[in-house]
Amino acid sequence: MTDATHARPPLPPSQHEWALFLDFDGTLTPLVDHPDGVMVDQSLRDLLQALSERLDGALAVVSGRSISDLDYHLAPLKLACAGQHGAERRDAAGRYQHAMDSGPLESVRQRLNEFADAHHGLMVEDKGASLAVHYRGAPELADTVVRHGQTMVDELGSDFELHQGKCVVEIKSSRCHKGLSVETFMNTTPFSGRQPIFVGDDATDENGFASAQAMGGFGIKVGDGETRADFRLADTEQARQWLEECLATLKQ
Ligand SMILES: O=P(O)(O)OC[C@H]1O[C@H](O[C@H]2O[C@H](CO)[C@@H](O)[C@H](O)[C@H]2O)[C@H](O)[C@@H](O)[C@@H]1O
Repeated sequence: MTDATHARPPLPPSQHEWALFLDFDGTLTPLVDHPDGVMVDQSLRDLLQALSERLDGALAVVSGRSISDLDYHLAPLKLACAGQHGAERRDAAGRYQHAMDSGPLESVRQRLNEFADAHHGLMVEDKGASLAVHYRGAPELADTVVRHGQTMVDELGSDFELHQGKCVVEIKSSRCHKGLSVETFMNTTPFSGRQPIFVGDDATDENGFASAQAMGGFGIKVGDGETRADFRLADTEQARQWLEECLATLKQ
């Protein structure tokens, strides 16, 4: 990993060249105490819709959240998206694909909830094909949550892995990640033939940056921290400004 340049990312050269892949939490919306507490204002919906239209649909949200949760926050917008780090996907034509069998998680689901109930400040987000334990309400429990999560992942076997995000530990499929989602989108219309640009803030976005780079595009890191991305935007506000500038350029 290198320290991303602090240069501002470029703007799209024309309507037909870029495919935009956008992370949600920490990129499009600032981080807040509870996953349900994120606020998506109408101007963000309008911006995403207009960008998607200008790019002929070559814009996807690539998130750790479930697609139903993304739809809830972005309603009535229904963008192309990959949810649960790529365990599910909806293409630009609206076709839904569920890549993962959530069955094996049954063996740990209840025990993970009991573990969270027993510790003040912990909360389980059950996304179906992945389980997240949030500890933003009890940061001192980070190590305990990681250890507990790892024990469960060891039980589940190599089809699952532990992902450590921002005040969250997730049990997710080891067979999907954001980079693979980008590759899958890039093999489909209207993404194929374009240059992939991935914008994200978290460790899970590094795979997205890597795939974008491998396919001739680049990554944009939002916020601090080591990264393999090529450019950096300081925070969600700067990310929003840059997206607005992209739209203005595409309208010219
Ligand atoms: O890939 P992303 O779109 O960045 O999603 C990553 C996780 O985001 C959510 O959790 C994070 O945001 C919450 C709201 O700001 C915050 O309370 C939490 O501490 C963060 O970890 C989401 O709840 C997870 O499911 C996503 O995997």
